[in-house]
Amino acid sequence: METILVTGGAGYIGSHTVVELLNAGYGVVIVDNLVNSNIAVLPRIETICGKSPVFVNADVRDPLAMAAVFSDHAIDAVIHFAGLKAVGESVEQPIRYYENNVHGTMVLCQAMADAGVFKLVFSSSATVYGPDAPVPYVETMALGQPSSPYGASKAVVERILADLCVSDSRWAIAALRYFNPIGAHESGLIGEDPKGIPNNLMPFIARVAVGKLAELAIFGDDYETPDGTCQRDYLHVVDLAEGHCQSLLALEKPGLHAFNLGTGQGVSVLDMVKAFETVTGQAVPYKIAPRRSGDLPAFWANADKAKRELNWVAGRTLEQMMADTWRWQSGNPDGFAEG
Ligand SMILES: NC(=O)c1ccc[n+]([C@@H]2O[C@H](COP(=O)([O-])OP(=O)(O)OC[C@H]3O[C@@H](n4cnc5c(N)ncnc54)[C@H](O)[C@@H]3O)[C@@H](O)[C@H]2O)c1
Ligand SMILES: O=c1ccn([C@@H]2O[C@H](COP(=O)(O)OP(=O)(O)O[C@H]3O[C@H](CO)[C@@H](O)[C@H](O)[C@H]3O)[C@@H](O)[C@H]2O)c(=O)[nH]1
Repeated sequence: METILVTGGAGYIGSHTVVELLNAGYGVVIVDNLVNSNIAVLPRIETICGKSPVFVNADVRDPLAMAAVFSDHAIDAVIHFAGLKAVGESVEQPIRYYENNVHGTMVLCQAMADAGVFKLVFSSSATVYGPDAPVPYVETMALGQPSSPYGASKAVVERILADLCVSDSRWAIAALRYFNPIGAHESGLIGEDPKGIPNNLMPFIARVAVGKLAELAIFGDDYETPDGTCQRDYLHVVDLAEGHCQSLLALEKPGLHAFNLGTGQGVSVLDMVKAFETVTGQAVPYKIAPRRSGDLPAFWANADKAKRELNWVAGRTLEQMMADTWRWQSGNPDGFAEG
């Protein structure tokens, strides 16, 4: 049985990926410092899978802790989710973001090399294409100039990973460029549980519907899009989790390999609200508000490479994304706080 180290495995995408890995027969070791997650996710994972990951409460920036993880466990490959992800916060706290996301990845990669582990899957983002890239985004495009420190941290890490692969041909790395993951596991036991007021659209809609927030503010309805609101490529988080399992299989090939993980479809903010209301029967009151600084009008993936080389497509529908979001949010109005 292969064992995968999952950094950030207590978080939103990480926990769903841990479920898919356990179900596929992998052993899993999670390293997470719980800065943006809750330990209560662990028994939920066990309920879903009938088995548990090993959990290590540690920071990926701690070289001694990381060395101990690699000496205590026979790790075959690493999936690296651990990082900070709030775009607006990164503008206010750039050093914290670079320190966590860039330095954290460097400490992890050094610990991997010291332990002789050279297979890595990295959580990158569509934001690395920058504001000027034409849509749909294709992996053959050069990296752009992301407008936030968060986005820049992802682009810098991709560059570092490319340099690592040049330096030593044992490295085999997948940089997975996620578009907009939403939804939750169909059990309703795990899902996205942002602290405070959500920055992202889907958890904000869910909290309005459950009565925790009064109304959604739609940031701008005067973009050059069919209905004036921004379009994004929303994909189901379980499809994304499956994409990580598929990408592990591609790590036989040395070098850095970038993959877009998205559906290939742009959906507007207004269409998201309508789809949620239709699927769940819940009203989502909203108002039109000014544009949010830094938002791009529309982007979506060309996901052909992932289909071709990973045998992966984001197959779950928008209706499933909405139904699963609502099952999670309505069953857990306070998220993991209820334990
Ligand atoms: N959610 C998205 O829309 C999205 C899109 C593109 C890329 N990503 C990237 O995917 C990854 C996972 O995102 P998510 O949505 O699951 O976020 P999340 O915040 O739910 O998960 C990240 C996890 O990493 C942990 N963590 C953070 N810094 C750490 C550190 N220094 N040491 C150990 N653990 C640490 C957090 O406690 C959390 O459990 C992140 O790297 C994020 O930037 C997310
Ligand atoms: O309260 C809200 C929140 C969002 N939006 C709009 O909804 C769309 C989607 O916004 P959001 O869910 O915040 O996603 P993005 O801004 O597209 O960014 C996400 O997706 C990127 C990759 O696609 C990642 O890099 C980021 O980390 C992640 O936050 C945008 O048009 C927003 O203006 C609103 O109108 N009201």
